[in-house]
Amino acid sequence: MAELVFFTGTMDCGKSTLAMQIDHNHRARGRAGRVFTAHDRAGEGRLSSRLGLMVAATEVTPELDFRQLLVQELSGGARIDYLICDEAMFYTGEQVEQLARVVDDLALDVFAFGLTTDFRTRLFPGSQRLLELADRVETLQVEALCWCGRRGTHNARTVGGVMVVEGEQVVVGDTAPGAPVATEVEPVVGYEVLCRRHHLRGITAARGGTAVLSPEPLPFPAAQSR
Ligand SMILES: Nc1ncnc2c1ncn2[C@@H]1O[C@H](COP(=O)(O)OP(=O)(O)O)[C@@H](O)[C@H]1O
Ligand SMILES: Cc1cn([C@H]2C[C@H](O)[C@@H](COP(=O)(O)O)O2)c(=O)[nH]c1=O
Repeated sequence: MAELVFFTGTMDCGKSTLAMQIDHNHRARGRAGRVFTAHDRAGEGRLSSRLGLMVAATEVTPELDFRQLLVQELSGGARIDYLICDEAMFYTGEQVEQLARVVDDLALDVFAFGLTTDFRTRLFPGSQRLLELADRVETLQVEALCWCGRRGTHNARTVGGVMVVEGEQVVVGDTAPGAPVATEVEPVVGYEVLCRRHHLRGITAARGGTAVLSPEPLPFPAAQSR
């Protein structure tokens, strides 16, 4: 039975890597797939991971109709067994509904990958519809960590190194420190994965300090510690 599966987590938890692994494993068993993505950091029509893997992909624009495209391809004689849909949080709610129809009406498996929430801790429209419609939701097992050592659960956006909670929902960027170069006109937009406690307080690594990763020293009296 075909399925709509949503693999989700924070930034930098391995979603794109898993997307390419699933594609590889299905292809290795002779299944035919199509790969889609939207706004990948590597540029249009590419699905890339921080581990260095990259594959060609169809860029999803708001105008793309998944069901229509797949019906066209299948009736033209193409064989398609599954779809890999990366950065699915950027798809419209309607496109996610089309994906559900692709599963139910055309019996293709759809493996979707994306963030759950944006830099304001709000659901992206695509993620919201996937959580509502998916047959299965899988949370990635590799955890990105907050600077304090807790599990990273929320994505923070920084502009010029300072955490912000206002701005456009979609701004392509990376968690790698200082990846893009700032200009005087446009300060660097970056991302950092934080635990809820530090996200809600707006405390990034730059403000909190990475030294806190080591446990607090026990309050031994001076005589005992010698
Ligand atoms: N140099 C490295 N060595 C080992 N693992 C790495 C390295 N760089 C990145 N990774 C792994 O890749 C993950 C990010 O993968 P990626 O598919 O780009 O994530 P996502 O799509 O969720 O943002 C990191 O969580 C880490 O586990
Ligand atoms: C939180 C958040 C992220 N984005 C962008 C930043 C990246 O380009 C992608 C996420 O990619 P990843 O492979 O999961 O690391 O999404 C955004 O536009 N808005 C946000 O709020």
